Amino acid sequence: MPPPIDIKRFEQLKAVGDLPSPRGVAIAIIRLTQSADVSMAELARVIKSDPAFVGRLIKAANGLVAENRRAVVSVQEALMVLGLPAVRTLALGFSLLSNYRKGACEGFDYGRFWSSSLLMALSMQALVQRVRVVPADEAFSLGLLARVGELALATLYPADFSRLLKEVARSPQLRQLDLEQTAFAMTHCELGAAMLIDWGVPTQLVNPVLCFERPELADFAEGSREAGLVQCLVLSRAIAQLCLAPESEQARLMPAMLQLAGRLGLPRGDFVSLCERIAREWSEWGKLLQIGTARAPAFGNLCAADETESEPAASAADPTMTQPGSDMPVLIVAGDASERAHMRVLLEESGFSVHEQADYTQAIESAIDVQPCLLLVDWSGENCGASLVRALRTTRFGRTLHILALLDADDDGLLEEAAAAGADDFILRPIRPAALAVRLRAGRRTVTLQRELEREREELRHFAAELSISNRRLQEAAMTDALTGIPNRRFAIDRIQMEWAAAARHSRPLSVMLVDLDGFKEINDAHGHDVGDIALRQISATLRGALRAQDVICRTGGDEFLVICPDTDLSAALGCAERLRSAAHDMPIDTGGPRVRLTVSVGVAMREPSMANADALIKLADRGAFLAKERGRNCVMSAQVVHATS
Ligand SMILES: Nc1nc2c(ncn2[C@@H]2O[C@H](COP(=O)(O)OP(=O)(O)OP(=O)(O)O)[C@@H](O)[C@H]2O)c(=O)[nH]1
Repeated sequence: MPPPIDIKRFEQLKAVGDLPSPRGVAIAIIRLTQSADVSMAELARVIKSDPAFVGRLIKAANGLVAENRRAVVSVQEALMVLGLPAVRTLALGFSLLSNYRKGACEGFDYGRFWSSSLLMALSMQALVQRVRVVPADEAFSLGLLARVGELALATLYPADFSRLLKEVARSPQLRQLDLEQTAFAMTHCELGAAMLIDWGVPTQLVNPVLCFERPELADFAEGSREAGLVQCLVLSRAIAQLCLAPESEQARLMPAMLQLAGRLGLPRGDFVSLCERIAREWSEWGKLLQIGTARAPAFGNLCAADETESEPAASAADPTMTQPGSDMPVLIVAGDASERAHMRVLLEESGFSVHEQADYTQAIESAIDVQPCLLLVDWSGENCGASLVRALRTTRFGRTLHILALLDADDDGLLEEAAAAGADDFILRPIRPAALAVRLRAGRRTVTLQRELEREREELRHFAAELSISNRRLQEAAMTDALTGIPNRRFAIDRIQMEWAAAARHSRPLSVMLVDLDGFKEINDAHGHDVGDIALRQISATLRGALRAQDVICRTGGDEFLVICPDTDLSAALGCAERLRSAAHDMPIDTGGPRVRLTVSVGVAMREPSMANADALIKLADRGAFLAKERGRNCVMSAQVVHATS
């Protein structure tokens, strides 16, 4: 494996201060997630100070809802679902994205870079949920930052890197990584890996990132997690390239991509729906992050075109048998080497990719690494087939594994033991090729149907998550006034009930204000409804801006607003009301045409223990507003003060 860049050189680059680095709230979030005794409440408070990050964090957490089966709607829930390491790398990734959307490197397409990184993030998240080489929550950020070294080269050496990229574009036979090595004595892969290590990403995750653009240099053990991660990164990059390629190029890129997917054990049908989901999420995320996206490729058609070229004679009689066996790894667990070799030949003839394990105690580990669909286990008297199968059945993937026990013909006791331990079927010694073929066919059909079922389930979970997000949006919309964007009457009714109950329970003061615009009809009549609408929008923004954080303003009528002030007695509420009145009075309204001025009359009321309910409190505030109008408008009145002083 190539070494990461010289640590001294990296420290120098860092010291100059030109390396891309997180800024603002992201730094506080990263620091907090690194501290051992951070409380979730404290972290949530810091996160909430960056509303853009809140939305992204919740969406990232919802990317995992297929596994967690419920939509995430709050920061706290998102923190629980994602965990601190993932929150840290997300803060990092999104901060870089916000701060490095453009830059001085003219030949580097910043928009395309982030669009492609987003595709890699979503592809990694989706692939890892299937292949399980790392937790899915880490995968998104890893994909997002996998090529951050390129951004760093563009930031550090804008002119030289720009020239280099143009050279690669002119002569595609030149390898970008070779040119980088010559020009900067390091590649973007090495620089990116050094940055990830510096940011605290574990080396088991960084090493695959270092190698995935040159997988021939990776020396990870076959079947290891790192090797799997490299494959996922290579496939994610291929998906990103295909999505961003011109339509005329896409068919050319598809076969290699399908081959990569096949190597990861993804059946074509599954892979196509996975790509479609990635493209859907790409477009949603693109809108959220203001990153350009393209129209999704027609994955189904591209895949079908590849099939007609490469597999003209697929079996029409049994659709579950059209999948090549290489999509289905088989693990043979048997002590006898010659028996394993015999089974390997038979299985490979049927197109399966075969893995072997002689040692029963290591078989669980092999099974977790290989994630086979079929397990062939020798069940002779002295081995531990029963404990192996029982242990596998307790794992997530082991529940759907098709297990065949290899038995001696005359031992009914062992046959019963195999069935009781969880074997699905058996094959008797000596193995007859035709009998094994029949068993394999049945096993393959079961596995295919199970996968289809799982895919449908996943789609259902996805739709359920989408539905719950749209429901939440609908709920929010139903509670918001469309013209001014502030809460509406329905919200006001719910909220005042809530505050009324809390005030009664804890014997705390509660006040409300009724704010009514003065002479608003005249503005409509003189300048038209459009100007009236503009005035309404500006005045509600001004009123909202003049309130304290704990107060809530709602538009309850055409030119009428209700302000709910928890924990506020009458004199404090009168003070707030005066602030509102004066803010409205001092604000010239810019309608883009005629300049208009607006004043407000405000009625204030405080809850009294003798009042029957919240309606009585609002009525009293309304009475105050009426008195203010009577008094000549542009003033604050309370029926309770008049009452007390009269
Ligand atoms: N442009 C616009 N006008 C609205 C909207 N909703 C209500 N109105 C108008 O608001 C005006 C309210 O008029 P009035 O209730 O007489 O109140 P006013 O003119 O402010 O008079 P006073 O309250 O007595 O000072 C009416 O002309 C309504 O048509 C709206 O959404 N947009």
